[in-house]
Amino acid sequence: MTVRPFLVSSPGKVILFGEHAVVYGKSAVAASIGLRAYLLFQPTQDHQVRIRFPDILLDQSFAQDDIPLLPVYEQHPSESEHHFSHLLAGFSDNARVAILAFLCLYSHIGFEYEQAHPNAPPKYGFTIHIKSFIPVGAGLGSSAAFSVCIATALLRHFDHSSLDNSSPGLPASTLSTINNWAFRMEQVTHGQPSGVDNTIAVYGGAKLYRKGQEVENLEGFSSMRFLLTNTRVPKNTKKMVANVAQFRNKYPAVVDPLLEAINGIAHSFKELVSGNPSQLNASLAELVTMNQSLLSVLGVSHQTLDTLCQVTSCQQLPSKLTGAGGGGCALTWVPPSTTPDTIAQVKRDLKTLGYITYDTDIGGPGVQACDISTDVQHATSIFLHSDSLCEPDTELLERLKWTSI
Ligand SMILES: Nc1ncnc2c1ncn2[C@@H]1O[C@H](COP(=O)(O)OP(=O)(O)OP(=O)(O)O)[C@@H](O)[C@H]1O
Ligand SMILES: C[C@@](O)(CCO)CC(=O)[O-]
Ligand SMILES: [Mg+2]
Repeated sequence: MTVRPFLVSSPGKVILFGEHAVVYGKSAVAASIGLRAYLLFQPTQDHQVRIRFPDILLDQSFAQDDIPLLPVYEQHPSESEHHFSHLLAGFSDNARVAILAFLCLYSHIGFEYEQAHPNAPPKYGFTIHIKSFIPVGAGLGSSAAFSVCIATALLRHFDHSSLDNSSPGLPASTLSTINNWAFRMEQVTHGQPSGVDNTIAVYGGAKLYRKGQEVENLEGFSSMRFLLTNTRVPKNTKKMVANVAQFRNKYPAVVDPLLEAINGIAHSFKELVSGNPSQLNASLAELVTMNQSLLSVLGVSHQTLDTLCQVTSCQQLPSKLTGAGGGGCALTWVPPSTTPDTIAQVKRDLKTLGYITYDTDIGGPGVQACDISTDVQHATSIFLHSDSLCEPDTELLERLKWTSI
């Protein structure tokens, strides 16, 4: 079977309510954003596996024979790092985490492929390029979109023909398989992920998510407007999640009621968003402010996030951190009555602090994947190496026949 190059795309996410509490089985409200990660898969005739991740300055090749094919997920990925230590030496933390997450998935899916096809000829080599418009490590689900793109590509590479399609949509059974594998990759990056980030990166839309429960679609978001702001303070989700776990172990009688209160905020929102819009607008500022205060007590805010909340509240716009906190991004709700001058003033105030604001829609599509005809391969390669951290050039995406992204 001649494998053609293909492109995968997956969205970032915002958590409106429930981050950290969702790790402990509470509900979270999360939605996809218009900032997306893109993966170009190019088959090669050699037996090299090349990963090109320009966003973290990584361009690395491995001989296929150097990557052990093992059921690594029979243990927690953090216990399987030793299988790949010969391939991980000398990389920065960002790169090492990304490479380990990739290698664990390649190893396990490759192992399953070999078990199912004992007499198959060796797989061809490939190059994977990933270019993301989701700021890395900023709380917008960059790791989840990265994981979903790679899981989709490796499933396609190891002969899951259900991904052979000419339209960006993917069958429901495939989405579920992608989500399961992406969650495994998130275990490497987050340590103890809840699964909300990869679920949004796969399915898109706006969801009420609770570990182990049916995901509930939430409507009523199209009229809501948010401002996303990046404090540009680097943070590490795995560390933030571990800090909360330590705090909870130390003060269970304090932290558990806080997590339950955050759960109550998520459910209060869910009731309001499916009801009367004026009631929602009257309560949203209170819900956002309460959730931020509870996250602050959990120790996952940051001075820059607190400053951001003060700046926007001066204009009656409530904000809260989104994602793991400790830096990264915040979400500001913009009530319908807000004037363009007020929004412009808030953006100027935030820019003065050195923060970056993004105007992006929420609730868009999840992962998309389809073959591309080779005549746009060059254009794709240019696109993947573009430097701007902004929405991709729509004309170029048009040429990639990806206007639906
Ligand atoms: N475009 C990318 N290229 C390569 N690796 C990436 C990319 N985006 C994310 N990653 C991987 O994900 C890691 C960042 O994940 P992390 O969970 O800490 O941040 P986040 O997902 O942006 O925030 P949050 O989980 O709070 O939403 C990076 O260190 C890197 O390993
Ligand atoms: C902090 C957290 O709740 C959200 C990170 O985006 C971690 C997780 O749910 O995996
Ligand atoms: Mg992440």
